[in-house]
Amino acid sequence: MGDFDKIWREHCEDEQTLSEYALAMKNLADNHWIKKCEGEGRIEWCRSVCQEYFLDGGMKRVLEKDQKSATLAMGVGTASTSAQPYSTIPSSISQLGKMRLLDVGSCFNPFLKFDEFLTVGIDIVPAVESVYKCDFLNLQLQQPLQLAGDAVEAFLRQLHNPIDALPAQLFHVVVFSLLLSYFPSPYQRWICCKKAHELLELHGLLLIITPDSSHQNRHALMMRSWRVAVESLGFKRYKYVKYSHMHLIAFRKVSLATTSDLVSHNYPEMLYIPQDFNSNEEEDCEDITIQARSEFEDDQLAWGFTELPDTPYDSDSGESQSSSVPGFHELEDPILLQS
Ligand SMILES: C[S@@+](CC[C@H](N)C(=O)[O-])C[C@H]1O[C@@H](n2cnc3c(N)ncnc32)[C@H](O)[C@@H]1O
Repeated sequence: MGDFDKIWREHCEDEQTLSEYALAMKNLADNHWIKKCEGEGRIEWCRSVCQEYFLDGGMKRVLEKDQKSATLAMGVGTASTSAQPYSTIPSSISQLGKMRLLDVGSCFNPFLKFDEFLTVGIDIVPAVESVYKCDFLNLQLQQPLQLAGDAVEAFLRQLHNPIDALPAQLFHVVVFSLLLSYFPSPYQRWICCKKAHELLELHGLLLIITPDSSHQNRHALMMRSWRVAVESLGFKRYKYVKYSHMHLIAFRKVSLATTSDLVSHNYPEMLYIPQDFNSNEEEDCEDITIQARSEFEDDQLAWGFTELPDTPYDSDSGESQSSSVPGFHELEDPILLQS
């Protein structure tokens, strides 16, 4: 509620609290999560999705599939599908150079250690020196650099702190790891996704990781809603997986322009999170009349307990694995399957 710009400005000016937060976040990742393996798999997941998509032919396969669907939709016979509009797409990293990765809300720069990425980490309050200070919500976008790959790399290696502006279409990958739920308003999440779209090259990847410790299906509608909103910007979902404590989604940029008439469709509102609807919890509790749980609700509750942080953790790399709940797979999820 209220004047978001003002509230956000005040938030960003509260350096003391933000520095404490940054340090706590780094400690959580360095000392707690690493020992208990919680939260750690998200960085490895991003890495493996990029590897598969850019290096192991994933992008090429999916573009060929798009082309086949488009041809079928136009009612043209298979004989005419020999045209190769995507033949200029690099099929491996050797043609690509390094994958240029923008990690928004990077905090402690978790991607810096991987050689295959040219990482630019940005944060309103960096926890380490290698992360640039930048408020992504207020980042200005400039005209794309019309340069060859190695010149773009050189440009990225000499960025100055703080970053206030960046050219469009600069990155192969944009990562929002535990970022979007930081914002109190769906509209701010929307601005971030729109900016990511502009900063990505065509066919680039937006990787979104958002916390949720509940059973996979509990927020399936919310994830469906996120998918519709993000796709409306000119993305297409590429991968989705649920871990014990988070959703991990990869979107690829499929068009240079975003669809028009976005706001009248209420797309920004679709990027909601459960906390958006929290009023005063104590007041809410007073009005709740106790009702008996159904058997299904009992089951869901029981699953919830198996997902509490002390439960032994499954290794989380690879798209077909999900959280500790056995047998879950995207194909079994009727809501996430709809397109
Ligand atoms: C929950 S932490 C996630 C850190 C890290 N990405 C991870 O996965 O562990 C969220 C981070 O986003 C940063 N952040 C929030 N709003 C931001 C903005 N507008 N621009 C850049 N960073 C932001 C916060 O300062 C914080 O470091």
